[in-house]
Amino acid sequence: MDSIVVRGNGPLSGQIPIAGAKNACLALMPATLLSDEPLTLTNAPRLSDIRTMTELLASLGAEVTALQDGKVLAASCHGEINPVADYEIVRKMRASNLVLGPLLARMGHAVVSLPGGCAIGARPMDIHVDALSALGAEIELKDGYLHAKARGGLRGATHEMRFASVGATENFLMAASLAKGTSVLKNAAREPEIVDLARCLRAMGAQIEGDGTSEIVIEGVERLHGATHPVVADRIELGTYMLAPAICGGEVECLGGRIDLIEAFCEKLDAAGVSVEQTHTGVKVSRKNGRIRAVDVVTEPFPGFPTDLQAQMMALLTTAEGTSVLEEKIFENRFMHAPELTRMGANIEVHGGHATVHGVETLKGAPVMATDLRASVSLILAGLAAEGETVVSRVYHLDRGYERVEEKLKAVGAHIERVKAS
Ligand SMILES: CC(=O)N[C@H]1[C@@H](OP(=O)(O)OP(=O)(O)OC[C@H]2O[C@@H](n3ccc(=O)[nH]c3=O)[C@H](O)[C@@H]2O)O[C@H](CO)[C@@H](O)[C@@H]1O
Ligand SMILES: C=C(OP(=O)(O)O)C(=O)O
Repeated sequence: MDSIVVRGNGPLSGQIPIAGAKNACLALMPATLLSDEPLTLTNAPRLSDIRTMTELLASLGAEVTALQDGKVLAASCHGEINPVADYEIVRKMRASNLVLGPLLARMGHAVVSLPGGCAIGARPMDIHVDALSALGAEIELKDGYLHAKARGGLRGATHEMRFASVGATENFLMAASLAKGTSVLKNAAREPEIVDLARCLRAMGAQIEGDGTSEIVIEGVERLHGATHPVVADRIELGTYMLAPAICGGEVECLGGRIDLIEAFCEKLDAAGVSVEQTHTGVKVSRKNGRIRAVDVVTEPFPGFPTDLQAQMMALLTTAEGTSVLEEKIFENRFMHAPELTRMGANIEVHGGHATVHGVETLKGAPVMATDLRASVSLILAGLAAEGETVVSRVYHLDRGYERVEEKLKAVGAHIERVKAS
């Protein structure tokens, strides 16, 4: 297994290009199941999760071809469809559950393995099941698989979710786009990835209004056609790289970044003493004078502070002046980076969903282990702040969500190398 070696760094300077969003692209790719015409996604990120979704779609009968070095995905699904999403592929990635809505809408039936839990928490599907059942699907759990049927096809309906689940909103949007009649989803998720999916579905001929608000109205259509859609910028990759100059000092512009995608995060950076500016080409970040100040953070659905940036923010706060409290409200086990940061000299106490971080003057490099995707990158960021060398092992998690992380950070002056497994 590869590892990443990071050395404590002085100020960074330069530009980092931000890729298309993993979490948007993983919802856009299954939309190809809704049409027999081609769907082309531009600005796709080059990640192992995208290859896993390609493999899953291929197992269902769709074809996804990576063009232009993987930045363009040409997807089509015009032949016979296999409605069974197998455990062996689904278990690799939570987003595999996003084929349920499209398969049901196109085929009238689907058999999709439950994703199972993962390191950061359980991955239940009850909100997805309730939302699709409201559209007339009959769904039962047998042998670890959801067996879904829509006798006579899906019918539009009004449904209110008990929690604004991102994945369930995506499954509902795709299914309701081909249902008969009007659907209204209340307490819908408002994340930018939902807006991006709705834009793509509209380009395919769907009639959707209200995306980006908590009430989405979908007028079902008979069929969807092909389209070309650019994947929205990755707000989590953006936030991650914004933290590099915040930690090391200097000034970095994240090209293609948009503050409106992560306002709650930018407000916390400002309070911590980091300056953030929207330019014509991206987001420019520099560290104001003096030490980073402690801030409290609560993760929440959009437009709140994203759970996917909590680990990276904790890395920044380990060396802040004062005590910060981070509350994780989305996933029950998302503080696995805390003990690893402690190995580097951080002072962190975890009690249930709260982590209290007492800022220390400096961190010290250490061998650490990446336990999940965002935890991995938080350890790299901490390594940039530490004295000496940090070796982050198990970086396969990192490759699920960050393309060419070492190249991007090196280009702004970071001391970082990948050591290939022999
Ligand atoms: C609200 C939120 O921040 N969602 C994040 C979640 O999306 P993802 O779609 O994976 O998760 P959801 O938004 O559905 O779930 C968030 C919460 O709802 C619970 N739940 C979910 C579905 C369900 O049927 N029943 C149920 O109880 C989950 O256990 C979790 O506690 O992970 C993605 C990858 O990290 C992030 O990009 C999303 O921003
Ligand atoms: C947790 C993440 O993804 P997944 O749900 O696929 O593990 C993430 O993107 O931070």
